Amino acid sequence: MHSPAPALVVDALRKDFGPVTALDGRMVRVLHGVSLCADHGSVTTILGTNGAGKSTTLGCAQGLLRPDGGSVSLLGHNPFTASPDLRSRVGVMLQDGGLPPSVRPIPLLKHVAGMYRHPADVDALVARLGIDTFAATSIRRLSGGQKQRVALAAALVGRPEIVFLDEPSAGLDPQSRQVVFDLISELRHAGLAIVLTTHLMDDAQRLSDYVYIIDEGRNVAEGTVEELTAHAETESRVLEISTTAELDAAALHGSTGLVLTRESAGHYRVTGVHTATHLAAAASWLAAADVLPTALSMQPRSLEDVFLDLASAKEQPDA
Ligand SMILES: Nc1ncnc2c1ncn2[C@@H]1O[C@H](COP(=O)(O)OP(=O)(O)OP(=O)(O)O)[C@@H](O)[C@H]1O
Repeated sequence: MHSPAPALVVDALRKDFGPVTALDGRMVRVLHGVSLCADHGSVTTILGTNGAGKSTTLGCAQGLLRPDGGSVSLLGHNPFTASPDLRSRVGVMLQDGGLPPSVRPIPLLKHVAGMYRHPADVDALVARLGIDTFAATSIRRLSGGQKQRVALAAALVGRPEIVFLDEPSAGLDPQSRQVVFDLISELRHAGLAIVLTTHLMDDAQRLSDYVYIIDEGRNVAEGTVEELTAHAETESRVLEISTTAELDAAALHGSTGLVLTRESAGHYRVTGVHTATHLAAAASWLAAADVLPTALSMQPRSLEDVFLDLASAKEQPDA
């Protein structure tokens, strides 16, 4: 049985960089008290825009960066001062792979496996991730998606208790993406703590047990996907209309009160708290305008909607 204590606890983490020449030699604070917790047997996702502080948080969590305040407990230890033994219990998959360019994937993975006391079966991992199909090619010549798969295998070959995955499905074709998702799900069931960073809302929505959204180095929202996508007092839903006709947003608003946004050519959406009455009103308005939509649907909010709401609330703080 794995330990009930969290695999990772980050508490009120602060990190400053600098001195920055462009800021007259001042230090710049990029983490202003980030906190998060990752359990064994769970996928914990850190979501945030570019520059939000995800990599800096992970750098501190992995012991690569020294925090300027707050604390990190990784498998019960301070990763910055822990003995190298801790490293063997932690898997890290970096965004740019960090793999040596001139070697071929299987010798590389066997070499990495040799550094661990109880490594995974390299041949099984290679077959599972389809690495055998490009085994004769050196890392330098692999495609982005192939490098991703080797980087994932390298992160898992030591059979870690916690693994950090930075954008694990970036650059993968749909089939490889599914293989990676299935593997993550199996590892989670086997008790591994999985910490994921991603910009891809679909991935986060599909994989995560718990999500932390950070912005400008601060926690701005957290919860399970269900908690984040549910509305506090009532079900919030997104009404989507697809049609080849040009819709008149002002006319729809005038007769139904619904605020229509044109997402892209032929695709419109109405966000907010909606009921069956709103759906009926939209359908009646379309009928009166003699528009037969190719799609008319109402769905729960997605993580992406939550993310966009947070961004627009930041732009209009008094709204
Ligand atoms: N060594 C450094 N010196 C100065 N500023 C830094 C340094 N490293 C990171 N930063 C700044 O800290 C902020 C957070 O960067 P970080 O890489 O953690 O963001 P991120 O959320 O991982 O972004 P991305 O999604 O683009 O990878 C950014 O504004 C970045 O420019």
